[in-house]
Amino acid sequence: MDKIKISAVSYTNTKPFLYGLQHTAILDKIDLSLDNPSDCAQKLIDNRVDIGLIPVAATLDLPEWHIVSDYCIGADGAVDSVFIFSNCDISKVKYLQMDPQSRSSNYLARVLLKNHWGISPLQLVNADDYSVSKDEQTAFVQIGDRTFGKRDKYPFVYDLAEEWKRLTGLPFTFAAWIANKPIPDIFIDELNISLKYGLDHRADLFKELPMRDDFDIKDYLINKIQYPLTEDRKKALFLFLEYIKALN
Ligand SMILES: C=C(O[C@@H]1C=C(C(=O)O)C=C[C@H]1O)C(=O)O
Repeated sequence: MDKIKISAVSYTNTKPFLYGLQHTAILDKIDLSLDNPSDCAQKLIDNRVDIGLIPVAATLDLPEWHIVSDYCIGADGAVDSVFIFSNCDISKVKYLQMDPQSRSSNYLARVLLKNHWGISPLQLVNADDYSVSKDEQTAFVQIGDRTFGKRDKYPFVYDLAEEWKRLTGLPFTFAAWIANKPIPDIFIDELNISLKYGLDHRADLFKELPMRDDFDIKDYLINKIQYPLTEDRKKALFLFLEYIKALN
């Protein structure tokens, strides 16, 4: 059988999943690449992979998609790695720079701007001065490891999963294991077992993962990132897609 091609997120939040994939027999059956979330999505859209841990917002660009796992990258309230960093209060932001590595959180920011804060700053994509603009009223969306330790560096910091919970009362799903074609059940079962193995062995993962003084990686991978794709998180996923479709 041909190997199943998989693209997974290259951030720390995916390390428990990788630990599972790399320490179980599924490893011989897959061709695994690690990419930033936007590239994971593009590879699945271009059919360069069969399965991706992709930003859920990107499902809107797929003619066919199937959720192939009981696990995801989610949160329930603050996630601690998806922010708008700003020098002024959100109500005064004039320009919002989007994160080139994100798809879900850029859309989540847009959904919140419209439905939660009721503001419409100009959205900047691929800004030359992304994340380093000195302009007082230019803020930026940022996700993943690049946000670690930045929380205290800006006067106004908004955790987007926390704001989503304020808006909807729901948890949030950033990324899910999605296939662009039907995948045999037997492989899906093996994938779930493998991912669960990684989650169950987070204590072993921590022994090989570099820790940081400015960010609590253990708390992040045990409490902040919520991995099970629960009914509530599925509900949030589909509600989020509806909010995206209603933008503009
Ligand atoms: C919580 C996170 O979730 C992520 C956010 C994503 C996005 O915004 O498109 C995609 C994948 C996840 O890695 C994070 O990266 O910090």
